[in-house]
Amino acid sequence: MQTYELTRPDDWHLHLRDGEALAAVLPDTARQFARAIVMPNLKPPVTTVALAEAYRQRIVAALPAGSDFEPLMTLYLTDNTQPDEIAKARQSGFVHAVKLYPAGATTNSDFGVTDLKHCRAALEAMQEADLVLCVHGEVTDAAIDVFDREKVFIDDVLIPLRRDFPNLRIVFEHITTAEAATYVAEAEGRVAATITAHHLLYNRNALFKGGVRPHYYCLPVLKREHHREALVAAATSGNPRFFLGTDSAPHGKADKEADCGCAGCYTALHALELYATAFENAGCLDRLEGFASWFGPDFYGLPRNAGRIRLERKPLTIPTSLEFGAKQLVPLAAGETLSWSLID
Ligand SMILES: NC(=O)N[C@@H](CC(=O)O)C(=O)O
Ligand SMILES: [Zn+2]
Ligand SMILES: [Zn+2]
Repeated sequence: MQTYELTRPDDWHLHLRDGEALAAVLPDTARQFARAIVMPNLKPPVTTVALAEAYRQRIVAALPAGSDFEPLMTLYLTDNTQPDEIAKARQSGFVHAVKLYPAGATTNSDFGVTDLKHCRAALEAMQEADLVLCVHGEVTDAAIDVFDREKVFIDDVLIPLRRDFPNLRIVFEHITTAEAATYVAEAEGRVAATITAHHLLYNRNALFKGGVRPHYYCLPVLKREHHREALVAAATSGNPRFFLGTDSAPHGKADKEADCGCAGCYTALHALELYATAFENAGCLDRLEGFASWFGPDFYGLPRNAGRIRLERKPLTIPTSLEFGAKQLVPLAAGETLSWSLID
C-alpha cells in the first residue's frame, strides 16, 4: 500500500498545557486531529465548568488561523466535586468527561482523589447525567511495584467501581498491560480504553537502551514485551472498545533530563505516523481507521468526522528538538525515520 486514506481522526486523551506551551504544541494536534479530549491537569487543575470554559477559550484563541479544531473539555475530579457541578458540566455542551486522577499517581495529580468513597455523590450524578468518567488507572501505594500498579488498580478500584455504578460510562485511559486489555474486552457495561502509540511501539527495554532514556518515560510506565503484544492485539482487533488516545504529554527537555525527570512523551507532532507504523508492523493498517476515527466518537456519543485525511508512504524524519515557548521539547523517537507521512 502506498497511500492510506481515512476519516479524519480525533485524539481521545491529550495534554495541551497552557500559556506559551499551549501555543507551541496546539498546531501539531490541530493538524492531525479534528477534536481532542483535553486533560484538566493544569496548575491549578480545571475543577469547575467556569475554569473549563476559560481554558477552552484560551485554546481556541491559540489555534492557527482557519483551524476548525474542537477542544472537548474535561473536569478534574476531586474529593470535593459537587453533584451540581456535574449537572452544570452536562448542560455546558463543551464538557465531555470528568477525569479521575488518584492523588499522587501522575503529573499534577496532587489535588486528585484520595479515596473514591468521597466521590459517591459526584459519580452518582455522572451516571445520572451519562457523563463519561476517564480514569488514570494506577494505584498509588508506594509498597506496590510500579510495574504492577495498573493491574492492582483493576482489582482494587475498577471492578468495585463498575459494580457500584453499573451504568457509568468509563474510559480506562492509556492502558499498558495484558490484564487491562482483557478486563476492557470482557467487562460488563459501557467500558472502553484508550491506547497510546508509544505503548504499541515500545516495551520497557526502550527506557534503558544503552543508558537511561528519559524521553521514553511516561506513566503508566512501559511494560514487558508480552504486554505490548496484547495491546497491539487489542488495538488491531476491530473491537470498538479500544480507540486512539495519544496521551501526548509535553515537558521541557530540561525537565525530563533531570535528577527527577517528568513523566510524559510528546507525540502530537507525528501521532498518526506512529500509529500507522504500529498497525503496519502488525499487518493491520486497514484497521487503523476504526481505531483512530470511528470508535472514539461512537463511545462518546458524538458524530464521526466528515472530512478525510491521507497518509503516504514517504519517509518522515522526526526532529531532535522543537521549540516549546522559551524551552525545548524532544518528541518521541527523535531522530528516527518513519515510513509514513501525513499529507496536508
Ligand atoms: N502520561 C504521563 O506520563 N504524563 C501525563 C499525565 C498522565 O496522563 O498520567 C502528563 O500530564 O504529563
Ligand atoms: Zn494518566
Ligand atoms: Zn495523560
